[in-house]
Parts: sequence; structure tokens; C-alpha cells
Amino acid sequence: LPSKRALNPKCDFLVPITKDLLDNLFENECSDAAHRALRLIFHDTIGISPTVGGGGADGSILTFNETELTFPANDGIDDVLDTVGPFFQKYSHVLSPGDFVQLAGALSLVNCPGAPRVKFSLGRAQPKAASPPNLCDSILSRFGSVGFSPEEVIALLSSHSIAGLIRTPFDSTPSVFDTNIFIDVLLKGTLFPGTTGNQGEVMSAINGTIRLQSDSELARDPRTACTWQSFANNQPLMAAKFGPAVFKLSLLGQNVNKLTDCSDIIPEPKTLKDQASFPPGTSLRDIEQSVSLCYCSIPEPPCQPGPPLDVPLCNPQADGGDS
Ligand code: HEM
Ligand SMILES: [Ca+2]
Ligand SMILES: [Ca+2]
Repeated sequence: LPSKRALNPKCDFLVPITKDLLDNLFENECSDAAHRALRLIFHDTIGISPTVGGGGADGSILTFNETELTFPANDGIDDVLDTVGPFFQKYSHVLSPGDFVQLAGALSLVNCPGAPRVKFSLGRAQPKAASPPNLCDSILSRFGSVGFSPEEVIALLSSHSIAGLIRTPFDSTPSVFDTNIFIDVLLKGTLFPGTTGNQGEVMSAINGTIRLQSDSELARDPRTACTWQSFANNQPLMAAKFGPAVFKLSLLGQNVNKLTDCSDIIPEPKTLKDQASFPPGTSLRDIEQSVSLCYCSIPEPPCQPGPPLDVPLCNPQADGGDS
């Protein structure tokens, strides 16, 4: 838990705010609210381009939400703002929107077993304008234009290990920040968990999980397949790459030398007991042949006994949000 004081006195005022967010926004769980705050990092920071402008990690998605929520790329962020908005309002006199998004994002991981600790720096200015509506490049070129390698993009997608859509998780272990997303998405798709024909969705391999077309393609793209596979059975590697990649997102459009490092107020996340494995009913032979795990000489994840999984809806007791 956070100590009573921060190492740097400039960060001290964050200690009670941190506690409030952990206790009352995230309810000390890897909750829907936590997933939403994590997703918000991405949708705020990526709004920057070397050619069209935008402030990146500036909190523009909060201040200029009336504009940014009209972008198709930000579908579903209205629910996110409903959840985090009241806490942002509560602290808007002491925390800029950019700092709030990054603080909440770093803290969102604290109750998700297996997540790394993400650094937090303070001092982002107020956003000047909405992000330009330009998010129509391919994922790799969009991230590449702001300095992210294909390896870093895949590392960031580890967050889909605790994520989902329409209350249906992307991997078979949505309550833990493990590497199952990297195994599950490599399995040959056989089913749709709900209706068929949805744009951006492809068949998944496990009852009750949903697969994004973009995750499926990045798992199989020659530029990213080996990185994807390298995480499939390597929790420490994934965690070591994910933390710095998220911190790098938090600095988009910012000058790190003008920020104050307040990382010590972020508690160490819960540890993960079990390592990722093939979900029950699946094994190496269900890996799509084009992306044989042997190709990149990744050690094989263990198999689990038992009948095929049917993953339940995420947090069925939670409120009526649609994600
Ligand atoms: C690289 C391209 C990415 C694509 C195409 C993508 C796509 C999506 C989609 C379609 C959803 C479902 C949203 C909904 O409920 O309406 C989602 C959820 C989510 N994404 Fe991504 N994502 C990407 C990258 C990232 C990154 C970089 C992060 C975090 C750093 C992230 C974190 C999340 C989280 C935490 C959720 C779950 C939200 C919730 O459960 O409420 N995603 N993503
Ligand atoms: Ca922004
Ligand atoms: Ca997981």
C-alpha cells in the first residue's frame, strides 16, 4: 500500500487521492472501472500525430470529450467517462486532465494480478485542443508515427488480457493480467460467442471469449508474430515490456524533463500465482498452423486437464454498462 508520504514532497498531495481512487473508483479490484481507466490511457495518448498535431497524453479526451467522442475510434469511451468523470471532477482543481488519466491508468493495474508497476510522472499542462480526427491509419503505422516499434505495440496489447467487449472477455482469464491473450488468440478460431457478422470481430476458440480482428491479425502478421509468441509463455518478459511501453504512452506530447517523477506513490500490483496455459480442451495442435509456436522456438505452454472452457461473462454483478 502507498506509504503515508511520497519521497518527493511535490507528490505528497497524491497519497490520499491514490487511496480514494483505489478504494472508491476501483473498489480494490481488477474491476470494470479499472479496465475502463486502463483503456482511457490509450484513447487519450494516441491522439497525436507528427503531421496533423494533437497533444497526446494531455487529457484532451476529458476536456474536449464532446469532440473526441464523435470519432469512431473512441466508440465506448462514453461509458469510460461516465465511470471516471466524477473522480476527475473531484480533483480537477489539483490535477490536470492529462495527469488524472495517467494516474488513474497506472493505479488501475494495482489490483490485477500479474500486472507490472507502471511509473507515473506529474505535471502535464491543460490540453489546448481536441485531438485531430485522424486515427484511420493501420495500427502499426499509426503507432510507428509516434515512435512505437511493432514490439512495443504488441506489449501494449497485453492489456487485452484483462479486457473485453459487450461483457465478453478477450481471453479465458479476464481477472488476471497473465499472458493467456497471447495463447488464446493463436488458437484456430471455431466459434462466435454471440451474433455473427460483427465488424472487427473474428471467430474465437473458446466459448465465452470474443476475438478482435486486429488482435488476430497482429498475432499472425510476420512483423509481429514472433513478438506475440514470445509473450505466450513468458509472463516476466511480457510484464517487463508492458510497463515501460505504458509509461512511454504517458509521455506522448510531453517533455519528461518538465515532469516530476511520483512513481513511488504507485503500489506494487498483486502477484500472479499461476502461469498462463492452454485453456482446457486445447493444446499445441490447435495453434493456427501458419503461426506454429516452433517457428520462433518458444517453449510450449502447459496444458490443463478438463472439459473445454465456457468462460462466464465479466463481472456479471456489475452495473449495466455494455463493456
Ligand atoms: C492497438 C490497437 C487496439 C485496438 C484495435 C483495440 C481495440 C479494442 C476494442 C474494440 C475494445 C472493446 C471496447 C468496448 O468495450 O467498446 C478494447 C477494449 C480494451 N482495450 Fe483495446 N485496443 C487496442 C489497443 C489497446 C491499448 C494500447 C490498450 C492499453 C494500453 C488497450 C486497453 C484496452 C482495455 C483495458 C479494454 C477493456 C475496456 C473495458 O473492459 O471496459 N487497448 N480494445
Ligand atoms: Ca489526448
Ligand atoms: Ca488474462
